[in-house]
Amino acid sequence: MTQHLTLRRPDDWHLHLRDGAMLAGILPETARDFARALVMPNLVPPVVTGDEARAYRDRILAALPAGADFAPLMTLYLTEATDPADVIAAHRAGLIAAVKLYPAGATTNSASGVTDFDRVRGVLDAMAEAGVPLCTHGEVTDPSVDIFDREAVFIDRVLDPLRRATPGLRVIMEHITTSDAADYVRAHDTDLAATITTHHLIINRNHILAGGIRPHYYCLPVAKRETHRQALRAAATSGDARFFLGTDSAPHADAAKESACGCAGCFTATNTLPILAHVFEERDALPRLEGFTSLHGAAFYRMAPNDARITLRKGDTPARFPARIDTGAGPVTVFDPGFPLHWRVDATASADPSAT
Ligand SMILES: NC(=O)N[C@@H](CC(=O)O)C(=O)O
Ligand SMILES: [Zn+2]
Ligand SMILES: [Zn+2]
Repeated sequence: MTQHLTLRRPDDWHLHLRDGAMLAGILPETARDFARALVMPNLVPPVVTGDEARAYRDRILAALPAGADFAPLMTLYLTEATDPADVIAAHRAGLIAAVKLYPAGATTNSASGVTDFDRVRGVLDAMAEAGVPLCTHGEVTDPSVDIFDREAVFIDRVLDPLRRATPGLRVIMEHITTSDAADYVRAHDTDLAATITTHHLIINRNHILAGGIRPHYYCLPVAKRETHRQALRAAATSGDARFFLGTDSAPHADAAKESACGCAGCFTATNTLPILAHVFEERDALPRLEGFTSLHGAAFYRMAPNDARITLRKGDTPARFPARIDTGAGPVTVFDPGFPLHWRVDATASADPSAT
């Protein structure tokens, strides 16, 4: 018997769309299943000003397939030179939904990020007052800190002091990978939330390193040990509204991943919803999937949930997904969960709730 599940159309609260030929190649993968996505600003050069966010948004809209039901939500890349007035004006104008903090050097294209947190105090204070959320890439960059500890140390050394110094600042801990992060969110019930990626619910660090090095499982923050993956699964499927989906789908051309110095990022846009349905079903939590994909994030960002619906169907035979997406910037390998997926998004479902 086929099972099906109808959800409000999901949102992706952490997505990399890149630019140019890569953008054109991978945007349909997200626009097919998602109504909105919070688009990360780590282009080269980064999206720093309101004007740059507007221009990037226009390039995304121009790259959308005809008839797509998708809206990009823009972010600004916080630098030590960011002008608080520009941030607040861009937020008031509805141009940006959040500001992104990258510690300098923490991840892909983060060289313009923050080194001295005192230098962004004015921006953070203005954001707290205006209710502009701050998204954080939560890893310290201190080379003496072990890479598997960088998220937990970030919470102690950076995030907690920053939140204490800026009362009222609304913070999203992006792509959390540890039980420490999930516990920190649970311990602070206002103005704090976390996104969880698809791939961190599937892989632990063994998947990257045991039996050969798997560059397509390498991302930042790097996947941690199994106990942390279990903590993330528990948080994502708990129904707690402070946890929601941010895929961090981060395309790199295969040549840049399969290299002596491979780029960080897993590309999950193509099969995220079938993978999530599998995980939630495994944990007897399918009724909570819609909260994670379609309700909690919108509520935190103070936006209405989407009216349109999508239907997921579980078939007797595994669904087929492309192994890679060909783009004008080279092929991009789609994340392989390592097991067959029986769930698929029903392409024929009506987007109009009144028609069902
Ligand atoms: N997550 C990743 O491994 N990579 C992201 C950057 C990021 O989100 O840290 C990218 O832009 O490729
Ligand atoms: Zn990041
Ligand atoms: Zn990311």
